[in-house]
Amino acid sequence: MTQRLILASNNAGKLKEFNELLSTVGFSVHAQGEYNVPEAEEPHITFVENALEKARHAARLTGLPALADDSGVCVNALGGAPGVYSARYAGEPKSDAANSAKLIADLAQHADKSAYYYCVLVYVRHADDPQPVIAEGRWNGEMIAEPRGHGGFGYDPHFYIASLGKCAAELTSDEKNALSHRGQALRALVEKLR
Ligand SMILES: O=c1nc[nH]c2c1ncn2[C@H]1C[C@H](O)[C@@H](COP(=O)(O)OP(=O)(O)OP(=O)(O)O)O1
Ligand SMILES: [Mg+2]
Repeated sequence: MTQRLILASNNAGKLKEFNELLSTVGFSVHAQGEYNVPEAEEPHITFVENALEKARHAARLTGLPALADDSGVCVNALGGAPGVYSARYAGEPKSDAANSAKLIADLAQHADKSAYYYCVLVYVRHADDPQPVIAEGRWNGEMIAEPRGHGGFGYDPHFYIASLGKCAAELTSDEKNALSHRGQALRALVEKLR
């Protein structure tokens, strides 16, 4: 039986990746926007708390199981910034281009460009689920000033993986999903749901 699942996100890039990643595991996935669920508040200082907030919000408004993703890029020379604030690093309205430009400017004076993407996924069976299923993933790279590639979303044109000689935005979807913080987290989550 396929289980209907709400993706508690409004981010088109994430939704595309989840559809690719979940297509094989027996879930029929629906973005919260299909149910007119508005964006949830993300008031917390940790990824996991924000993801739980988003998952419960979507489950409450739809009456269905929900999966939320809270993720971001953490730059070592900046003490882990922008981190949970990655989506609104350059303020409102949220803009990938403005966020990337601010991050590259903030890093200009730092020699250490190392960074990692981090993703927490939270799955709740219903809004008040006392046992949320939680998984995480991490993907190491470095920030480069000159954008490369047109795939992915967010900071991907500036997120360089030295071992591949490419930015995340230069990878195919399959290549990115095989390596990414989100792909790792989702595979771990699916194992826990088995
Ligand atoms: O694979 C990725 N490739 C590039 N950038 C990425 C990735 N994964 C997260 N990111 C960045 C985008 C955004 O600046 C922030 C997520 O913020 P986050 O609040 O989790 O998502 P969001 O507000 O865009 O959508 P929503 O909360 O509705 O899921 O990290
Ligand atoms: Mg968000």
